[in-house]
Amino acid sequence: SNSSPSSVNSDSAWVFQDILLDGEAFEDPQASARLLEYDFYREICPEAEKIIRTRVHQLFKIKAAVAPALVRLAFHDCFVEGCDGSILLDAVQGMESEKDSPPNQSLKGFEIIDMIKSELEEVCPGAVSCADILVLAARESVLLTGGPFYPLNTGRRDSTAAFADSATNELPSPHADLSETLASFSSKGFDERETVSLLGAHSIGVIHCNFFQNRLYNFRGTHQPDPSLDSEALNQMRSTCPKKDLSASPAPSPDFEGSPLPTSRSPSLYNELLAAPPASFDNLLLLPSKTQKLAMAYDGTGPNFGTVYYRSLLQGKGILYADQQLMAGEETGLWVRAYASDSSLYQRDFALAMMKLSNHNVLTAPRGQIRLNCSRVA
Ligand code: HEM
Ligand SMILES: [Ca+2]
Repeated sequence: SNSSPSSVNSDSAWVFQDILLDGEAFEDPQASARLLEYDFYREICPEAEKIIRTRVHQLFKIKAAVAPALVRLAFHDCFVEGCDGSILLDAVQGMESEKDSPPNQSLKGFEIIDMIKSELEEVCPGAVSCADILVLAARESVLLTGGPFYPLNTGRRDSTAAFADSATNELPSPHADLSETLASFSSKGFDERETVSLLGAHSIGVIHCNFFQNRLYNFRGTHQPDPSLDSEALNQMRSTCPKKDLSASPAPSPDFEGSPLPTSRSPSLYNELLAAPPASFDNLLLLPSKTQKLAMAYDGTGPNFGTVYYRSLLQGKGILYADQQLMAGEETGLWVRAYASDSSLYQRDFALAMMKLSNHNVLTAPRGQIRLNCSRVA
Protein backbone atom coordinates (compact mmCIF):
# COMPACT_ATOMS: atom_id res chain seq x y z
CA SER A 1 0.00 0.00 0.00
CA ASN A 2 0.89 3.63 -0.21
CA SER A 3 1.60 3.81 3.47
CA SER A 4 4.32 1.17 3.41
CA PRO A 5 7.71 2.41 4.59
CA SER A 6 9.33 1.63 1.25
CA SER A 7 6.88 3.80 -0.75
CA VAL A 8 7.30 6.68 1.69
CA ASN A 9 11.01 6.37 1.18
CA SER A 10 10.80 6.37 -2.57
CA ASP A 11 8.43 9.37 -2.54
CA SER A 12 10.83 11.40 -0.48
CA ALA A 13 13.69 10.23 -2.68
CA TRP A 14 11.86 11.73 -5.67
CA VAL A 15 11.35 15.00 -3.90
CA PHE A 16 14.96 15.07 -2.84
CA GLN A 17 16.11 14.31 -6.36
CA ASP A 18 14.03 17.20 -7.68
CA ILE A 19 15.72 19.53 -5.25
CA LEU A 20 19.14 18.26 -6.25
CA LEU A 21 18.41 18.63 -9.93
CA ASP A 22 17.35 22.18 -9.28
CA GLY A 23 20.28 23.16 -7.11
CA GLU A 24 19.49 26.85 -7.14
CA ALA A 25 16.04 26.30 -5.74
CA PHE A 26 17.65 24.31 -2.98
CA GLU A 27 19.99 27.14 -2.06
CA ASP A 28 17.72 30.08 -2.69
CA PRO A 29 13.99 29.85 -2.00
CA GLN A 30 13.40 32.75 -4.39
CA ALA A 31 15.19 31.22 -7.33
CA SER A 32 12.09 29.39 -8.48
CA ALA A 33 10.49 32.77 -9.14
CA ARG A 34 10.39 33.82 -12.77
CA LEU A 35 12.81 36.31 -14.21
CA LEU A 36 11.86 39.60 -15.75
CA GLU A 37 11.47 39.34 -19.51
CA TYR A 38 11.93 41.57 -22.47
CA ASP A 39 8.46 42.86 -23.45
CA PHE A 40 6.66 40.69 -20.90
CA TYR A 41 3.31 42.18 -21.94
CA ARG A 42 3.61 41.35 -25.65
CA GLU A 43 0.86 38.70 -25.45
CA ILE A 44 -1.32 39.83 -22.58
CA CYS A 45 -1.22 43.59 -23.12
CA PRO A 46 0.74 44.49 -26.23
CA GLU A 47 -0.16 48.18 -26.00
CA ALA A 48 0.95 48.58 -22.38
CA GLU A 49 4.33 50.23 -22.88
CA LYS A 50 2.98 52.44 -25.63
CA ILE A 51 0.09 53.61 -23.47
CA ILE A 52 2.46 54.47 -20.64
CA ARG A 53 4.79 56.32 -23.00
CA THR A 54 1.99 58.26 -24.67
CA ARG A 55 0.39 59.33 -21.41
CA VAL A 56 3.64 60.44 -19.81
CA HIS A 57 4.50 62.46 -22.92
CA GLN A 58 1.06 64.02 -22.99
CA LEU A 59 1.13 65.00 -19.32
CA PHE A 60 4.71 66.23 -19.58
CA LYS A 61 3.74 68.62 -22.36
CA ILE A 62 1.03 70.06 -20.17
CA LYS A 63 3.11 70.14 -17.01
CA ALA A 64 6.84 69.43 -17.15
CA ALA A 65 7.02 68.89 -13.38
CA VAL A 66 5.40 65.53 -14.01
CA ALA A 67 8.71 64.04 -15.16
CA PRO A 68 10.91 64.72 -12.11
CA ALA A 69 8.06 63.71 -9.82
CA LEU A 70 7.82 60.31 -11.51
CA VAL A 71 11.57 59.71 -11.42
CA ARG A 72 11.71 60.43 -7.71
CA LEU A 73 8.67 58.25 -7.11
CA ALA A 74 10.34 55.28 -8.78
CA PHE A 75 13.51 55.83 -6.73
CA HIS A 76 11.55 55.88 -3.49
CA ASP A 77 9.73 52.70 -4.48
CA CYS A 78 12.77 50.74 -5.64
CA PHE A 79 14.92 51.77 -2.68
CA VAL A 80 12.43 50.42 -0.14
CA GLU A 81 12.02 46.64 -0.42
CA GLY A 82 12.61 46.80 -4.16
CA CYS A 83 10.55 47.91 -7.18
CA ASP A 84 7.26 46.42 -6.06
CA GLY A 85 4.87 49.35 -6.03
CA SER A 86 4.88 49.34 -2.22
CA ILE A 87 5.16 53.15 -2.22
CA LEU A 88 1.75 53.43 -3.89
CA LEU A 89 -0.34 51.73 -1.21
CA ASP A 90 -2.61 53.85 0.95
CA ALA A 91 -2.77 53.25 4.66
CA VAL A 92 -5.46 50.84 5.79
CA GLN A 93 -6.39 49.49 9.18
CA GLY A 94 -3.39 47.57 10.43
CA MET A 95 -0.99 48.82 7.78
CA GLU A 96 0.76 52.16 7.65
CA SER A 97 1.51 53.69 4.30
CA GLU A 98 5.01 54.47 3.03
CA LYS A 99 3.50 57.68 1.68
CA ASP A 100 3.12 58.96 5.22
CA SER A 101 6.70 58.23 6.29
CA PRO A 102 8.77 61.42 6.68
CA PRO A 103 11.06 61.05 3.62
CA ASN A 104 8.04 60.48 1.39
CA GLN A 105 5.84 63.35 2.48
CA SER A 106 6.95 65.56 -0.40
CA LEU A 107 6.48 62.92 -3.10
CA LYS A 108 4.19 63.77 -5.97
CA GLY A 109 2.78 61.96 -8.97
CA PHE A 110 0.75 59.20 -7.32
CA GLU A 111 -2.34 60.32 -9.20
CA ILE A 112 -0.50 60.01 -12.51
CA ILE A 113 0.31 56.36 -11.84
CA ASP A 114 -3.29 55.78 -10.77
CA MET A 115 -4.53 57.38 -13.97
CA ILE A 116 -2.31 55.30 -16.23
CA LYS A 117 -3.29 52.19 -14.30
CA SER A 118 -6.99 52.86 -14.72
CA GLU A 119 -6.49 53.28 -18.43
CA LEU A 120 -4.55 50.00 -18.62
CA GLU A 121 -7.28 48.26 -16.63
CA GLU A 122 -9.75 49.22 -19.32
CA VAL A 123 -7.57 47.88 -22.11
CA CYS A 124 -6.31 44.70 -20.44
CA PRO A 125 -7.79 44.10 -17.02
CA GLY A 126 -5.59 42.64 -14.33
CA ALA A 127 -2.53 42.37 -16.56
CA VAL A 128 -0.07 45.18 -15.91
CA SER A 129 1.54 45.67 -12.52
CA CYS A 130 1.80 49.03 -10.80
CA ALA A 131 5.47 48.27 -10.19
CA ASP A 132 6.12 48.04 -13.95
CA ILE A 133 4.10 51.19 -14.62
CA LEU A 134 6.27 53.09 -12.14
CA VAL A 135 9.65 52.16 -13.59
CA LEU A 136 8.45 52.51 -17.19
CA ALA A 137 6.94 55.95 -16.48
CA ALA A 138 10.21 56.99 -14.82
CA ARG A 139 12.15 55.82 -17.86
CA GLU A 140 10.01 57.94 -20.17
CA SER A 141 10.46 60.87 -17.82
CA VAL A 142 14.24 60.57 -17.87
CA LEU A 143 14.20 60.52 -21.65
CA LEU A 144 11.86 63.52 -21.87
CA THR A 145 14.08 65.65 -19.66
CA GLY A 146 17.26 65.03 -21.61
CA GLY A 147 18.52 61.86 -19.97
CA PRO A 148 19.38 58.59 -21.67
CA PHE A 149 17.08 55.84 -22.90
CA TYR A 150 17.63 52.51 -21.17
CA PRO A 151 16.01 49.18 -21.93
CA LEU A 152 13.91 47.63 -19.18
CA ASN A 153 12.61 44.12 -18.86
CA THR A 154 9.13 43.75 -17.42
CA GLY A 155 7.07 41.31 -15.39
CA ARG A 156 7.45 42.92 -11.97
CA ARG A 157 4.63 42.17 -9.59
CA ASP A 158 3.10 44.28 -6.86
CA SER A 159 3.69 43.85 -3.16
CA THR A 160 0.88 42.87 -0.86
CA ALA A 161 2.17 45.17 1.86
CA ALA A 162 3.73 48.57 2.46
CA PHE A 163 6.94 48.96 4.43
CA ALA A 164 6.59 52.25 6.28
CA ASP A 165 9.40 51.54 8.74
CA SER A 166 11.87 50.68 5.99
CA ALA A 167 10.90 53.87 4.18
CA THR A 168 11.55 55.91 7.30
CA ASN A 169 14.85 54.23 8.11
CA GLU A 170 16.37 53.40 4.75
CA LEU A 171 15.72 56.33 2.42
CA PRO A 172 18.71 58.67 2.37
CA SER A 173 18.57 61.96 4.26
CA PRO A 174 19.33 65.31 2.57
CA HIS A 175 21.44 66.15 5.62
CA ALA A 176 23.59 63.03 5.43
CA ASP A 177 27.33 63.28 5.06
CA LEU A 178 29.15 61.31 2.41
CA SER A 179 29.83 58.22 4.48
CA GLU A 180 26.16 57.93 5.46
CA THR A 181 25.01 58.36 1.87
CA LEU A 182 27.50 55.80 0.60
CA ALA A 183 26.52 53.35 3.34
CA SER A 184 22.88 53.75 2.46
CA PHE A 185 23.42 53.07 -1.25
CA SER A 186 25.93 50.33 -0.62
CA SER A 187 23.36 48.51 1.53
CA LYS A 188 21.25 48.30 -1.64
CA GLY A 189 24.18 47.12 -3.75
CA PHE A 190 25.27 50.40 -5.36
CA ASP A 191 28.95 51.31 -5.45
CA GLU A 192 30.41 54.81 -5.31
CA ARG A 193 30.33 55.37 -9.04
CA GLU A 194 26.70 54.26 -9.29
CA THR A 195 25.75 56.40 -6.30
CA VAL A 196 27.34 59.51 -7.78
CA SER A 197 25.62 58.90 -11.10
CA LEU A 198 22.20 58.29 -9.53
CA LEU A 199 22.31 61.55 -7.59
CA GLY A 200 22.63 63.28 -10.95
CA ALA A 201 18.86 62.74 -11.15
CA HIS A 202 18.76 65.99 -9.18
CA SER A 203 19.55 67.63 -12.52
CA ILE A 204 15.79 67.77 -12.95
CA GLY A 205 12.99 68.98 -10.72
CA VAL A 206 13.03 71.19 -7.69
CA ILE A 207 14.32 71.13 -4.14
CA HIS A 208 12.26 73.06 -1.64
CA CYS A 209 14.00 75.46 0.71
CA ASN A 210 13.09 73.55 3.83
CA PHE A 211 15.48 70.75 2.82
CA PHE A 212 18.53 73.03 2.94
CA GLN A 213 17.42 76.03 4.99
CA ASN A 214 19.78 75.04 7.79
CA ARG A 215 22.78 75.34 5.46
CA LEU A 216 21.98 79.00 4.81
CA TYR A 217 21.45 80.30 8.32
CA ASN A 218 22.27 77.82 11.02
CA PHE A 219 24.41 74.90 9.95
CA ARG A 220 24.51 72.23 12.63
CA GLY A 221 23.55 74.68 15.35
CA THR A 222 26.46 77.05 14.65
CA HIS A 223 24.24 80.01 13.62
CA GLN A 224 26.61 80.20 10.65
CA PRO A 225 26.14 79.01 7.07
CA ASP A 226 27.60 75.74 5.85
CA PRO A 227 31.29 76.50 5.19
CA SER A 228 31.31 74.16 2.18
CA LEU A 229 28.89 76.53 0.41
CA ASP A 230 30.33 78.94 -2.17
CA SER A 231 29.66 82.55 -1.03
CA GLU A 232 28.01 83.65 -4.24
CA ALA A 233 25.77 80.60 -4.10
CA LEU A 234 25.00 81.37 -0.46
CA ASN A 235 23.73 84.84 -1.33
CA GLN A 236 21.65 83.55 -4.17
CA MET A 237 20.17 80.76 -2.10
CA ARG A 238 19.43 83.13 0.78
CA SER A 239 17.52 85.47 -1.48
CA THR A 240 15.47 82.57 -2.83
CA CYS A 241 14.96 81.14 0.63
CA PRO A 242 14.63 84.00 3.10
CA LYS A 243 15.13 83.31 6.76
CA LYS A 244 11.88 82.32 8.33
CA ASP A 245 10.82 81.89 11.87
CA LEU A 246 10.90 78.13 12.06
CA SER A 247 9.50 78.16 15.57
CA ALA A 248 6.24 79.60 14.26
CA SER A 249 5.12 76.41 12.56
CA PRO A 250 6.08 73.11 14.10
CA ALA A 251 7.93 70.96 11.58
CA PRO A 252 6.74 67.37 11.22
CA SER A 253 10.36 66.25 11.06
CA PRO A 254 13.58 68.25 11.00
CA ASP A 255 14.98 65.94 8.34
CA PHE A 256 12.20 65.72 5.90
CA GLU A 257 9.76 68.52 6.39
CA GLY A 258 7.85 68.67 3.15
CA SER A 259 4.67 69.99 1.65
CA PRO A 260 1.56 68.20 2.78
CA LEU A 261 -0.19 66.37 0.01
CA PRO A 262 -3.82 66.22 -0.92
CA THR A 263 -5.01 62.87 0.36
CA SER A 264 -7.71 61.98 -2.10
CA ARG A 265 -6.38 61.14 -5.52
CA SER A 266 -9.07 59.98 -7.81
CA PRO A 267 -8.20 58.23 -11.06
CA SER A 268 -11.59 59.27 -12.40
CA LEU A 269 -10.21 62.79 -12.54
CA TYR A 270 -8.08 61.69 -15.44
CA ASN A 271 -10.60 61.97 -18.24
CA GLU A 272 -11.83 65.25 -16.86
CA LEU A 273 -8.27 66.47 -16.81
CA LEU A 274 -7.57 65.44 -20.36
CA ALA A 275 -10.73 67.13 -21.51
CA ALA A 276 -9.93 70.28 -19.55
CA PRO A 277 -8.01 73.28 -20.87
CA PRO A 278 -4.30 73.13 -19.97
CA ALA A 279 -4.55 75.98 -17.43
CA SER A 280 -6.69 73.90 -15.11
CA PHE A 281 -3.85 71.41 -14.71
CA ASP A 282 -1.98 73.95 -12.64
CA ASN A 283 -4.32 73.39 -9.78
CA LEU A 284 -5.41 69.83 -10.30
CA LEU A 285 -2.28 67.95 -11.13
CA LEU A 286 0.40 67.43 -8.51
CA LEU A 287 0.55 69.82 -5.60
CA PRO A 288 -1.98 72.62 -5.54
CA SER A 289 0.14 75.69 -6.29
CA LYS A 290 -1.05 77.47 -3.17
CA THR A 291 0.77 74.96 -0.97
CA GLN A 292 3.89 75.08 -3.12
CA LYS A 293 6.79 76.44 -1.11
CA LEU A 294 9.91 78.21 -2.30
CA ALA A 295 12.37 76.03 -4.11
CA MET A 296 15.61 75.91 -6.09
CA ALA A 297 16.68 73.82 -9.04
CA TYR A 298 19.85 72.84 -10.87
CA ASP A 299 18.15 73.41 -14.23
CA GLY A 300 19.91 70.46 -15.76
CA THR A 301 17.32 69.47 -18.33
CA GLY A 302 17.83 68.89 -22.03
CA PRO A 303 21.47 68.95 -23.15
CA ASN A 304 22.45 70.00 -19.63
CA PHE A 305 21.22 66.76 -18.11
CA GLY A 306 23.94 65.70 -15.68
CA THR A 307 26.72 68.10 -16.54
CA VAL A 308 25.16 71.16 -14.89
CA TYR A 309 24.53 69.25 -11.68
CA TYR A 310 28.12 68.05 -11.43
CA ARG A 311 29.56 71.43 -12.44
CA SER A 312 27.50 73.02 -9.69
CA LEU A 313 29.06 70.63 -7.19
CA LEU A 314 32.55 71.48 -8.50
CA GLN A 315 31.75 75.15 -7.82
CA GLY A 316 30.50 74.51 -4.29
CA LYS A 317 26.95 75.22 -5.42
CA GLY A 318 25.29 71.98 -4.42
CA ILE A 319 21.79 72.60 -3.13
CA LEU A 320 21.41 69.72 -0.69
CA TYR A 321 24.16 69.07 1.82
CA ALA A 322 24.11 65.44 0.62
CA ASP A 323 24.67 66.62 -2.98
CA GLN A 324 27.65 68.80 -2.06
CA GLN A 325 29.13 66.00 0.03
CA LEU A 326 29.90 64.08 -3.17
CA MET A 327 32.92 66.40 -3.39
CA ALA A 328 34.16 65.29 0.03
CA GLY A 329 35.49 61.91 -1.02
CA GLU A 330 38.39 61.01 -3.26
CA GLU A 331 36.59 58.52 -5.47
CA THR A 332 33.23 60.30 -5.51
CA GLY A 333 35.00 63.59 -6.34
CA LEU A 334 36.68 61.87 -9.23
CA TRP A 335 33.34 60.80 -10.69
CA VAL A 336 31.86 64.26 -10.17
CA ARG A 337 34.73 65.67 -12.21
CA ALA A 338 34.38 63.01 -14.90
CA TYR A 339 30.63 63.53 -15.30
CA ALA A 340 30.98 67.33 -15.28
CA SER A 341 33.16 67.17 -18.34
CA ASP A 342 31.96 64.08 -20.19
CA SER A 343 28.27 64.08 -20.93
CA SER A 344 28.26 60.82 -22.90
CA LEU A 345 30.08 58.99 -20.11
CA TYR A 346 27.45 60.34 -17.73
CA GLN A 347 24.54 59.32 -19.93
CA ARG A 348 25.91 55.80 -20.15
CA ASP A 349 26.59 55.46 -16.45
CA PHE A 350 23.23 56.92 -15.50
CA ALA A 351 21.44 54.55 -17.88
CA LEU A 352 23.17 51.56 -16.32
CA ALA A 353 22.51 52.76 -12.79
CA MET A 354 18.82 53.38 -13.55
CA MET A 355 18.52 49.88 -15.02
CA LYS A 356 20.06 48.47 -11.89
CA LEU A 357 17.77 50.56 -9.69
CA SER A 358 14.72 49.52 -11.72
CA ASN A 359 15.61 45.84 -11.33
CA HIS A 360 16.39 46.11 -7.66
CA ASN A 361 14.81 43.31 -5.64
CA VAL A 362 11.81 42.86 -7.94
CA LEU A 363 8.91 40.56 -7.17
CA THR A 364 8.08 38.07 -9.91
CA ALA A 365 5.52 35.30 -10.29
CA PRO A 366 4.48 33.36 -8.33
CA ARG A 367 5.24 35.97 -5.70
CA GLY A 368 3.34 39.22 -5.38
CA GLN A 369 0.18 40.13 -7.25
CA ILE A 370 -1.22 42.41 -9.93
CA ARG A 371 -3.17 45.10 -8.14
CA LEU A 372 -6.33 46.41 -9.79
CA ASN A 373 -5.95 49.81 -8.17
CA CYS A 374 -2.39 50.85 -7.37
CA SER A 375 -3.25 52.30 -3.99
CA ARG A 376 -4.90 49.15 -2.67
CA VAL A 377 -3.89 45.53 -2.25
CA ALA A 378 -5.98 43.38 -4.60
C1 HEM B 1 21.44 60.91 -1.04
C2 HEM B 1 20.45 60.62 -1.86
C3 HEM B 1 19.26 61.50 -2.07
C4 HEM B 1 18.69 62.41 -1.23
C5 HEM B 1 19.12 62.78 0.18
C6 HEM B 1 17.58 63.00 -1.93
C7 HEM B 1 16.74 63.96 -1.41
C8 HEM B 1 15.88 64.71 -2.18
C9 HEM B 1 15.15 65.85 -1.71
C10 HEM B 1 15.16 66.37 -0.27
C11 HEM B 1 14.45 66.35 -2.74
C12 HEM B 1 13.54 67.59 -2.74
C13 HEM B 1 12.10 67.23 -2.67
C14 HEM B 1 11.21 68.44 -2.64
O1 HEM B 1 11.68 69.56 -2.42
O2 HEM B 1 10.01 68.29 -2.87
C15 HEM B 1 14.74 65.54 -3.88
C16 HEM B 1 14.23 65.73 -5.14
C17 HEM B 1 14.40 64.85 -6.18
N1 HEM B 1 15.09 63.67 -6.14
FE1 HEM B 1 16.33 63.07 -4.68
N2 HEM B 1 17.50 62.43 -3.18
C18 HEM B 1 18.49 61.51 -3.30
C19 HEM B 1 18.73 60.70 -4.39
C20 HEM B 1 17.94 60.65 -5.50
C21 HEM B 1 18.01 59.64 -6.53
C22 HEM B 1 18.95 58.44 -6.50
C23 HEM B 1 17.07 59.95 -7.45
C24 HEM B 1 16.69 59.22 -8.71
C25 HEM B 1 17.41 58.34 -9.32
C26 HEM B 1 16.45 61.18 -7.02
C27 HEM B 1 15.51 61.87 -7.73
C28 HEM B 1 14.99 63.09 -7.36
C29 HEM B 1 14.22 63.94 -8.25
C30 HEM B 1 13.93 63.67 -9.71
C31 HEM B 1 13.84 65.05 -7.50
C32 HEM B 1 12.98 66.23 -7.96
C33 HEM B 1 11.55 65.90 -7.63
C34 HEM B 1 10.54 66.91 -8.14
O3 HEM B 1 10.90 67.98 -8.61
O4 HEM B 1 9.34 66.59 -8.09
N3 HEM B 1 16.98 61.55 -5.83
N4 HEM B 1 15.60 64.53 -3.51
CA1 LIG C 1 9.10 49.30 -2.85
